[in-house]
Amino acid sequence: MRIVCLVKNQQPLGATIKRHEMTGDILVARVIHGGLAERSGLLYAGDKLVEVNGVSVEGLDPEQVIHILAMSRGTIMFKVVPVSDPPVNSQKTVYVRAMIEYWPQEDPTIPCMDAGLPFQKGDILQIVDQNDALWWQARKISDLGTCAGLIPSNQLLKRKQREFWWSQPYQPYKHLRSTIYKEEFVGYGQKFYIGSQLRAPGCGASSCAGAVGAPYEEVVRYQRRPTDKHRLIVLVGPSGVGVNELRRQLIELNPDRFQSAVPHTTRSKKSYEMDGREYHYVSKETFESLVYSHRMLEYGEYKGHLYGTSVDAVQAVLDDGKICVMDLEPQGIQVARTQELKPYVIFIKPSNMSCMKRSRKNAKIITDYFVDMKFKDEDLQEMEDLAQKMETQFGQFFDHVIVNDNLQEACAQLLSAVQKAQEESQWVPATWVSSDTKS
Ligand SMILES: Nc1ncnc2c1ncn2[C@@H]1O[C@H](COP(=O)(O)OP(=O)(O)OP(=O)(O)O)[C@@H](O)[C@H]1O
Repeated sequence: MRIVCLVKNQQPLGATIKRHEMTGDILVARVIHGGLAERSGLLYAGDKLVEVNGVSVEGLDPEQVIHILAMSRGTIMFKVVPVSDPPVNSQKTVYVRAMIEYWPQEDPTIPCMDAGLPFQKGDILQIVDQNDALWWQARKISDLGTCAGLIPSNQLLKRKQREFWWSQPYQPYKHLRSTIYKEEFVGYGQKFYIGSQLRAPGCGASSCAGAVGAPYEEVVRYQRRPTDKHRLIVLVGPSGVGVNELRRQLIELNPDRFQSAVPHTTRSKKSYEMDGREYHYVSKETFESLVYSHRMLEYGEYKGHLYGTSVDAVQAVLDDGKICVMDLEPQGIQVARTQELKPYVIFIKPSNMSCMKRSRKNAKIITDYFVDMKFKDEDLQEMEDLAQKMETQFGQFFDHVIVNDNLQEACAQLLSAVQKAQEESQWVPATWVSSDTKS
């Protein structure tokens, strides 16, 4: 028998209890990392509770024991029969990016709701205990000083995801960005754009909405060394928000440092064009083989011709020691997320309606049919709705978010974010980094 005295001091004890199904004994179910019980080093999962403040717990329900504890102030005395083999946590701490959101209050299956850790898509979590196959203990890296909370394990979430997925009616794939594939054409001293519908690259079952993906992605800190290639900068945003404008302005600031990749096309070369400057001109067969071998980051069709940006074209910019900046459909992010490109994804977001009405008063949009059309309220509303959908569906992939209200400010923020992405250490998927480049 062991006597344990803990001073509660307005903080939770940091332990959960359960009743043994066969014997009816009240046992310590788990001890939460960083909580009072764990810091005392005197209570372990599996310890049998005999008395609390002199009151025997024999025959009591766990709820009744909790009630006694809740009523207690100051020092609490436990009489326990120690577990014969206290668990040793020999696991190393793992960091993951949450690819889903989790709200313990909405999960009736969590063993202890108060001990749950809520998190959002994209949050980086420090997992400190994976002893239980179903419920892990974790902290948010933004809040490492607090005690850990319970999160569903990978295995449990995958099971839940599969059950949820199978219970959903089939939903055909929908485009979020009703955008056009843009071809920048310079002629007669005037710049204009030609548009075409973009098809989603590699939209097989695995990349489409609704498919079951890993709920957590293991991440590590990555510090780019001066000799390493630059990270690809990917800009994502709803159609018309200003992705192209910002990319153009960034490149204009320093064309020796920032560059776009030269796209491929199956259309024939015009007299004033040069292969490899405006486009790489290739046959339909070559283009399709690039698509089938997953070497196209994005592609689309316009007036019977294919246009797209290849991994190799991006690599060529990076090999040249420059920073490649490209815009992508959010569905294309997964294709770009490779060790070779290490993309840093920046989401360009519209501000609220009244600000957008003011800032876009003189701006022009390009649609499939019209060039230079003013933004209507419906366009701005659609942009806001799309931005929301993108954040909900793809927010876990965004490394940085910029609200594009004032163009100059947004451009300055973009420049600073791009510099940080290249020069400061960042969380990236563990699979992108060999152990010698972890920071
Ligand atoms: N902050 C801003 N303030 C005012 N006008 C802006 C701002 N950002 C972009 N614009 C203007 O809005 C219009 C649309 O921008 P842009 O072409 O970059 O959109 P986009 O996000 O690339 O969408 P799409 O691919 O559908 O063209 C352009 O005329 C651009 O100059």
